[in-house]
Amino acid sequence: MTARILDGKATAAAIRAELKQRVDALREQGIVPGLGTVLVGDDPGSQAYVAGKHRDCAEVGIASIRRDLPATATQAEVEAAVDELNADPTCTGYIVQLPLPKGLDEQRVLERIDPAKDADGLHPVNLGRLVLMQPGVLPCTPRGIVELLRRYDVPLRGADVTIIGRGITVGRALGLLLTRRSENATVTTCHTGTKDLAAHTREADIVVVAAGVPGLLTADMVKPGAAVLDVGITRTDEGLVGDVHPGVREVAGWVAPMPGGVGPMTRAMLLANVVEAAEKASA
Ligand SMILES: Nc1nc(=O)c2c([nH]1)NC[C@@H]1CN(c3ccc(C(=O)N[C@@H](CCC(=O)O)C(=O)O)cc3)C=[N+]21
Repeated sequence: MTARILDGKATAAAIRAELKQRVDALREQGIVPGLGTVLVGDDPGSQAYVAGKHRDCAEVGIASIRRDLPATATQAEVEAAVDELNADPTCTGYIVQLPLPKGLDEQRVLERIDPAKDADGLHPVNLGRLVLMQPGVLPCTPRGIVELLRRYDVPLRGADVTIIGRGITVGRALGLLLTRRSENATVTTCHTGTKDLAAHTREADIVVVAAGVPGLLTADMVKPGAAVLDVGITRTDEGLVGDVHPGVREVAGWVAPMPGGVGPMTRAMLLANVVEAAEKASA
């Protein structure tokens, strides 16, 4: 048996089509959602991601606002770009592309974002709301993972979920999201200090791998029939590789591959956050 594919690319396209209808409805009220991006430096990966986000916006009818700063930009210059987008009424939501070049204080920049315009859901106020289980903007990758599982009817309530990685944008935020009453999963978060990783992954109904270690999750670590979602992206000379070894497909019941799984869902949820911010601002 080989795993069924959790097709994030096709699912994200369907979500964009749904969002386009909501954007059209807003436009009829005279409201145009606008996504802003702050990109600092010339990392090719970051440039490609930001370009992709603006392409997505064009498809859905969201206006784009770009602030591109050189790698030499100072903390004050980056913060000035943030202040501008906070004040710009055409910008309903925006992101600061991470990571910022060395020497810039990322946390101070993120804290300066207006929480109501935080399209990434990474502002401490929105992360705090997630901790408190209050409504707020949700981080894009965890939201995309839940949406992908829902649309494929992968059971989540009561499921045992093992997450590998405790990064704020994926692992830590996902654990908080999945343990809310509305999701009701039981979560184990593994990290570099975990004694026996395989012991935790083998018990799981769902394994989410966001460690950034190519091929980390191998077939022997997966319970037959489990859902496995690959969130790892490592650039190598042979191209992009995920954290899930190809052999896992022979054991798992479901696989969200890299590419074509969680990445496109992350982008779609960014659009959803921007549309929802515009809907809230108009209500
Ligand atoms: N403020 C901020 N917000 C982010 O959401 C953010 C960020 N900074 N910094 C970098 C990471 C990374 N990230 C990805 C999103 C989509 C794909 C994606 O769509 N990947 C494609 C393949 C991409 C390719 O081919 O290059 C896929 O998996 O199919 C990948 C990576 C968002 N990030």
